[in-house]
Amino acid sequence: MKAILVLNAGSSSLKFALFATEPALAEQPALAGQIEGIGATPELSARDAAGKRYQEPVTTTGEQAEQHRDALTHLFRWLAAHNPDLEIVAAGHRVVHGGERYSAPVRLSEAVLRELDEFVPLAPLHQPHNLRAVRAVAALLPEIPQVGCFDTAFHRTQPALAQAFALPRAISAEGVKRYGFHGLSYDYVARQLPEVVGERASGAVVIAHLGNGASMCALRDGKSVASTMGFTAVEGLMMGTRTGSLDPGVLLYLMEQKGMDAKALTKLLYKESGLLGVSGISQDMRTLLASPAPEAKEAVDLFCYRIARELGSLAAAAGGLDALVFTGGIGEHAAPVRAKVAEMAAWLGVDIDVSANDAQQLRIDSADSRVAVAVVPTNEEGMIARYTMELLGR
Ligand SMILES: Nc1ncnc2c1ncn2[C@@H]1O[C@H](COP(=O)(O)OP(=O)(O)O)[C@@H](O)[C@H]1O
Ligand SMILES: CC(=O)OP(=O)(O)O
Ligand SMILES: [Mg+2]
Repeated sequence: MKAILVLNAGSSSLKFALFATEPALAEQPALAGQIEGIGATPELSARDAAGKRYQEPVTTTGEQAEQHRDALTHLFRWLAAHNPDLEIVAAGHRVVHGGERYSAPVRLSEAVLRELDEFVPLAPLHQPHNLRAVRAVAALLPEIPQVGCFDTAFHRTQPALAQAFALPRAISAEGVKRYGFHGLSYDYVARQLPEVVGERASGAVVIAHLGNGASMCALRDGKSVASTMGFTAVEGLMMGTRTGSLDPGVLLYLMEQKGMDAKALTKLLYKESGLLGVSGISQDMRTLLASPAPEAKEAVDLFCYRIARELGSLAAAAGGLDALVFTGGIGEHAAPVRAKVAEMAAWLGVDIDVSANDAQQLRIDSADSRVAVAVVPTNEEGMIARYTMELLGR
């Protein structure tokens, strides 16, 4: 089997998917899974196209970088063992930050990687791990081409106003502006929309990508016009462990009155806040929805409230609201979250069909709703495979 290997590397996890390229690029992966717990007790879990599940421990040694290399070596061996005729023709990577320069997927060379290293401080939770995986693959399989697909690229169509901060010009000119993320997901979902909401797909659309990281995007004619995430992936919505937007005065207060430095603030903003921080229980929406604790309810309520507030703002940017689309782990599966957001968006003409929502149907708007409301499963890996195939001209 000839296939494209798609990788999405995080700090302690490596998500992977294998897409057959012949006779044509497959929409769904032949195999997909992840190695989790890198740095602790790594374990590989995967699922093939027939739904068969696999699980096994992974042995790693040495420092974090070597552990990622070991995890990849294990993955390659495991993939080959499960697909004796496997030929990996290319690797496509999720690279979260492409800065101002990269508005499309790019063939990755050491020179390009060095440029992408510059964006590490802008996406500390993602970028260093993304790039480390590229270098590890280059060392293990030097003969295959590698392609970087950027979360920021889809948003480069935004008008200048949507990308601007009210900062002095000299700082803005250095590239301190709003980039937006989750673009692979938005691009995939936007391409599905004509089938799901018809002509409305080219009108004013807001997509809510609600996963561990969460953001929303306003689209017009299928192109991004505004997003809740900005310079980094911490702006906007409340997330699993990230604050989302915060009065910058809070940071000044914590620095001046509590003596917190940049490192402590980074930890607070990215790892200790959001659903986890507010509930004090978990970052996992499933756990919170099942919990009787009032703190869990408060966290979920705040999560939904923030989405509803941002929806109003994005409708303003899009010039209305023809369709509202939910995606990501929470957007696709958490019916109570969708119901709460819809309730707060009634003023915009949103009305959902309760049973369609509970049944996770593709369209969940009621017959009376002025706005089409949809649940569209995202496929960031499939999008990366498609970009990789296109760029390599296969
Ligand atoms: N059935 C479900 N009901 C509610 N929430 C769910 C369900 N399945 C997954 N989730 C939530 O989705 C979130 C993870 O989203 P996902 O998009 O998979 O994350 P990531 O950003 O890591 O890819 C978690 O908060 C998880 O609890
Ligand atoms: C950009 C971002 O927040 O990504 P994730 O959802 O993978 O954390
Ligand atoms: Mg995600």
